[in-house]
Amino acid sequence: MKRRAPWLGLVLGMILVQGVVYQQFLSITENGLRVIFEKGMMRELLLICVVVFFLFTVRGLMAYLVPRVSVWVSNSAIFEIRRDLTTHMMGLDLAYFERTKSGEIIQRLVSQTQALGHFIGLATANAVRDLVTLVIISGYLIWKNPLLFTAAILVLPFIIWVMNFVAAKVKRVQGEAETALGQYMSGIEETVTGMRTVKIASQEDMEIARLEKETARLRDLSLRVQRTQALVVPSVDLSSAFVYVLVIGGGGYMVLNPHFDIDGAGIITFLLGMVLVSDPARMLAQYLGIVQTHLVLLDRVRGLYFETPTIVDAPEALTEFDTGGDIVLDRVRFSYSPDQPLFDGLTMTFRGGQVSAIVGATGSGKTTILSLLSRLYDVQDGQITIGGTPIDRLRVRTLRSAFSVVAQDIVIFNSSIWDNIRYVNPDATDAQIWTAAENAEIAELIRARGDTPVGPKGAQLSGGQKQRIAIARAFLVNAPILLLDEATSALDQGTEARIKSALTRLTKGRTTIVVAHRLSSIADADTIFVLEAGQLVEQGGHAELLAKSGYYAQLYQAQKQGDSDG
Ligand SMILES: Nc1ncnc2c1ncn2[C@@H]1O[C@H](COP(=O)(O)OP(=O)(O)OP(=O)(O)O)[C@@H](O)[C@H]1O
Repeated sequence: MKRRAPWLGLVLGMILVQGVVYQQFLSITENGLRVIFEKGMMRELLLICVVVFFLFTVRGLMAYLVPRVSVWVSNSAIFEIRRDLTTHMMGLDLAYFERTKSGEIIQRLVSQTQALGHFIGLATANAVRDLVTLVIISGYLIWKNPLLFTAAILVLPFIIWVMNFVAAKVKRVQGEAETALGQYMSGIEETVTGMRTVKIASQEDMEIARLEKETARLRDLSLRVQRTQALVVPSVDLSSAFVYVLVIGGGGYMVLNPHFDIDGAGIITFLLGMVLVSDPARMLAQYLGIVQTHLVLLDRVRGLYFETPTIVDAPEALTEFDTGGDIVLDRVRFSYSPDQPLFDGLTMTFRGGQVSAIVGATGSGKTTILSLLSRLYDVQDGQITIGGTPIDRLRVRTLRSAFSVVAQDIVIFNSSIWDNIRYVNPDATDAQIWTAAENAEIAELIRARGDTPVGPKGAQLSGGQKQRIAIARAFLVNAPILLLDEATSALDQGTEARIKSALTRLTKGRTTIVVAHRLSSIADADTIFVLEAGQLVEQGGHAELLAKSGYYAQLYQAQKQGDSDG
């Protein structure tokens, strides 16, 4: 509202004109009635008709212009809220997205923003118009007949009481309804994206029942909101009836009684005035009802603004560092939640320019180490340095651009394979993209599929094809540090062997950290780190670790046994 103040001021000005037009209409009508009652001049009556027509033309023009400006204010407000929210959201920590349902975020950006924008521009402009009409006409009526007006507004305290009662109730139920809508949206998203699992497990009925339950809850809640809001209009209507009876009865008495200086024309105009204010009064009452609903929305949308990222650039953050140096974890303490500690003083060194591998049972923390290196999460104690520079002293962008990553959970967008590869480096030339695609053995598929989108989340691709896209991305980024998290696990042995030779070329001279379950695939790493439940239990070369006959040797033997059994 503050940003659009001049435009809102213009709207207000036009609204004032509308209010004045109404007041003038009343005053001229009163004169007109007198001309009729007192058999005045025909010419005077004609003039009055022309002026009334003119007044309504002015009002019509304003009625056209006010919504035009306010709809524009509305839409630009929606645009700005969405733009600011998106920018803010992009800066939030990964952890925020892991604990927030996507439905809630979608709801904030889509429906709540829309409703707020509409409220700021349109609803508020209308409310101001109603208020202005109410004030001007009431002022005029008070000036004409204070006694009658005071009698007429006797019911006001009752109306205010109803409004407060309804508003409090609406706000409560609306809050519940918004939460329920967010849950419903998340539910739909989960069902749709998990459709493969739903179908294989034949859980369609369960999903239908689950979504139906949430829809029913939404229905009940919106009925409750409506039920409460519905009280407003009838209460105002009833009060208006009371007012009319008072004006006709009391006003009539005043005309008949010679003590009062008021004639029939005065009473008719007074009544007309009361009719003119009754609509704005009713709309204003409705507006007060929806103010509460929108305050709830405002709370929700602002809630996203109040989320502050913790992983941000330090003051005077560095934009350069020795990307080829050793990567050192020094007494790192980290846990995703306080009740489940993961690393408690983990210390390890990945030698610059060498290939290191991390192995260990599932859940031992291998992926988490890679996430900590690129500051997807911050360590809770201890520190991580690269080439001697603590990573939290670097600009987050500088740090992250030092990594080429093939992650375990590969994110594929619903565009062509080509665009999916280019995503990580939009400035890359066609030749660079082809080279990356050839190295990752995905070029054939690009030729076969052309520009066809690969489906939401790459649903029309096999696991191995997605993995090859991810590897092509790593080739294209070409950053000094390479993180490979189960990069080749979904490939057949022939393809894996071909990609491995390309990957070996890629790792030349770069610090590389590989996470793999298949121990045979990391046997040639310079150093192998063996993790067990967040603790480093062994480290060394493959032969050295085998000779130790420890945990690694056991794992290796078990896998070899499994392979030969298979
Ligand atoms: N985003 C997260 N929020 C909360 N807990 C998490 C999160 N990611 C992982 N964890 C937990 O942290 C522990 C380590 O997970 P991590 O993914 O690092 O293991 P991993 O060794 O890479 O396992 P895998 O071999 O199965 O990939 C696990 O117990 C896991 O449940």
